[in-house]
Amino acid sequence: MSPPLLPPKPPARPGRVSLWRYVKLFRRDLLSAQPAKLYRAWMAEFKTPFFRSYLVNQPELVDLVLKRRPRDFLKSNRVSEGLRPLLGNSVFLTNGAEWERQRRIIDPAFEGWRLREAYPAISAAAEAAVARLAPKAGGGPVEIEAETSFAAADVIFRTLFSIPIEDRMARQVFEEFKTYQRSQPVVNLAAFFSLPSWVPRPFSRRTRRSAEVIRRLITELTDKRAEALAAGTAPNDLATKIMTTKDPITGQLFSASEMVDQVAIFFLAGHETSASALSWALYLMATHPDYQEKVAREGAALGPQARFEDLRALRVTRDVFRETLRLYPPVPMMVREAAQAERFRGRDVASGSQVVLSPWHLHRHMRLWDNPDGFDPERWHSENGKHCQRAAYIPFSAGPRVCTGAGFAMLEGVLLLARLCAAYELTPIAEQVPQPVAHLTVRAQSGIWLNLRPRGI
Ligand code: HEM
Repeated sequence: MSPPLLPPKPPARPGRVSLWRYVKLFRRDLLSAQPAKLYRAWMAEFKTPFFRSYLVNQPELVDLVLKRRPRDFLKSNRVSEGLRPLLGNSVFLTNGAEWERQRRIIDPAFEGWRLREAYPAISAAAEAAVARLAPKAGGGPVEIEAETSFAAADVIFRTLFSIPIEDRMARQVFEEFKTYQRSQPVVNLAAFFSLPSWVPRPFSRRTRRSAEVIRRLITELTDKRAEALAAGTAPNDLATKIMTTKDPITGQLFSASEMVDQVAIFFLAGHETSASALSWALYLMATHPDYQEKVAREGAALGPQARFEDLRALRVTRDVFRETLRLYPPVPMMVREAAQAERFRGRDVASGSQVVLSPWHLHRHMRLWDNPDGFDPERWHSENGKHCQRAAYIPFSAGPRVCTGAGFAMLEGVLLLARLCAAYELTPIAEQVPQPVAHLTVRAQSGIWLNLRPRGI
């Protein structure tokens, strides 16, 4: 059996459904709960007896919410409820002046020249990922999401704290995060469309306990780093940079507990998303051997000891990774709350309404993209592709609240993809077509299974 012609897409829900059915579908999977019309609508209204939400798919409206008037569309607090025990007051959850202050301290750590400094650690993690797969290659199907999660966690620990994932503390944090996610879908899906408070929300003592363990471990790491900074022995990594950067306006550093909040979000936002993107990219390579060959060649030419400047040569790999983020945006939807009454496309949007931005639907919009569901890395060089990249491509969000790690993630994803393809030939398993589902990020319902064979180029 050959792989499907189009990359897998979740089935849309059949027509109109009752609220109860919607809630049930929604809790199972955010994507398949939505109707097919969202792939061609400019805007959709979700009406129930309790609330109204609006999904906006028109580029001008997305631009308005994210870029032109972001202060009138703050991050919806209801969505983040489930994250608070873990993330406290991290930059992912705050709004207004508090958020602005945090970004003033965090953003400098992710500037371009900082990425160059982080590159050796990312490259070491890429080579470690290649080596880790060696005993599994040729030995039957490998579940690739588990591998990419481990690799992305390794990248984060090496760049933040200069420790590999094999380190006892790093490993513990990684394992406990998995427990946290099993005990609590990290994004509170029930709140996504502002469901009423009586809709049951999965939130348990186990979740709280798990969050406490993670925060205790992170506190140990940041305390140790504070001591090293005081002793003048701290390595020059992201944690050091963030702990020593003063807010240019107030001159203040992050407090110790704020630093724990920020480390928790870097770990969560940085490793879940990158792992999701890389696993889908590897699946797409397995199902598109022509592109896999090109990416493998670029990765082999780069070699294990490449310099930061050499990454420029990964042209096809970058197009492939960008196309993966279009088809499988790791963060499928984002929610904002209208601070005042609005009028969108001739419809009244009441103050307090939830405004949903959906990279998932926008990136596959039938009225915007040529061949919206097809895998076509060449599209980025076409007129339509260039236009859509500007108008309808937001895997990292956009505007002032854009992902702080966007440049970092592109560097990491492209490098790991190229080096893994250079080392292993990937083939799909016919009976195991992965079904995308969205929880915190877009993952495959039963994992992504691939065969790997050492390539020997
Ligand atoms: C392929 C990988 C990644 C994707 C697709 C991605 C996507 C996103 C998106 C869409 C948001 C906005 C969420 C919202 O507004 O609701 C976001 C925010 C964020 N991301 Fe990423 N991200 C990735 C990797 C990373 C990495 C590697 C880091 C850090 C090391 C990171 C750190 C953050 C932080 C701190 C925020 C919050 C920014 C704010 O609210 O001001 N992300 N990311």
